[in-house]
Amino acid sequence: MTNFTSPAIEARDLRKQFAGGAAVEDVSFPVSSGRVVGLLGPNGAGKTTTIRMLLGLVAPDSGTALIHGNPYAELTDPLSVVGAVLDAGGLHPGRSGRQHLRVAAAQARVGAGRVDKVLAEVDLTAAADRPISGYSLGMRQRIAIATALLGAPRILVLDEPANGLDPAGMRWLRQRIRAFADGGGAVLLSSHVLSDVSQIADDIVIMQAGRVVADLPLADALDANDGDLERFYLELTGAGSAVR
Ligand SMILES: Nc1ncnc2c1ncn2[C@@H]1O[C@H](COP(=O)(O)OP(=O)(O)OP(=O)(O)O)[C@@H](O)[C@H]1O
Repeated sequence: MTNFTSPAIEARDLRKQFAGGAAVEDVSFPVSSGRVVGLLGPNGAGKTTTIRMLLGLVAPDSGTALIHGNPYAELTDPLSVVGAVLDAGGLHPGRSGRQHLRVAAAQARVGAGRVDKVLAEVDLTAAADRPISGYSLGMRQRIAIATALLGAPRILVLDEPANGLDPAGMRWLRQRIRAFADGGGAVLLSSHVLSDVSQIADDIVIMQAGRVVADLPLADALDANDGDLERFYLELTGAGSAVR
């Protein structure tokens, strides 16, 4: 049963160890409806592993990953609850954007009528019948986001959605994410680029070496650091030790 009194997303004491060591340790944070939470941290900090646990793609060694109070795997119609963009590289280049979305809609048992709606939502109607091989990176990101929106979810989970976007693409993404959250949606997005997140997020969760080292409203982080978020971030994550 979907429990709307629980946070839209909640990581509780998540831990995951790989052969190389602990990737995620004691990670807890909520994402509430109406909020955009930026999951920040240098390469290898554990952001993707955390996101994959929240989406039921990686089993935690301990802890719980909850969507409205339930593990993702127990959602009866997960694609109508959570839309995820993990990697915009997995698109079939020979298909058009519309064909890709039709296949995804059929797989997700979503009515084909949603395809035109999500194409319009990501401003890709005009390019919908061109092959994806001719799409720019920004257009591929839009198709990935459109795919995530097919089930009309109220939660979006976006892993590095800004990767490779130009300033216009970034502005578009910011506006879409803001509108989604202002409409009551919950958004978790990860990035290793502070400036990407600082222009979108309401709250920031900073990870370093598998652990959460800060979890606070963005405005509080700015107030406490004379507006110098970069200094705060680098102090917490260790300047110059970005890659593990
Ligand atoms: N399937 C896996 N097998 C072994 N080690 C893994 C696996 N997935 C992640 N790791 C390791 O876990 C750690 C955390 O990786 P993760 O991808 O979660 O970090 P990240 O913060 O998302 O980094 P990036 O910003 O580079 O994507 C890294 O040391 C990584 O090498």
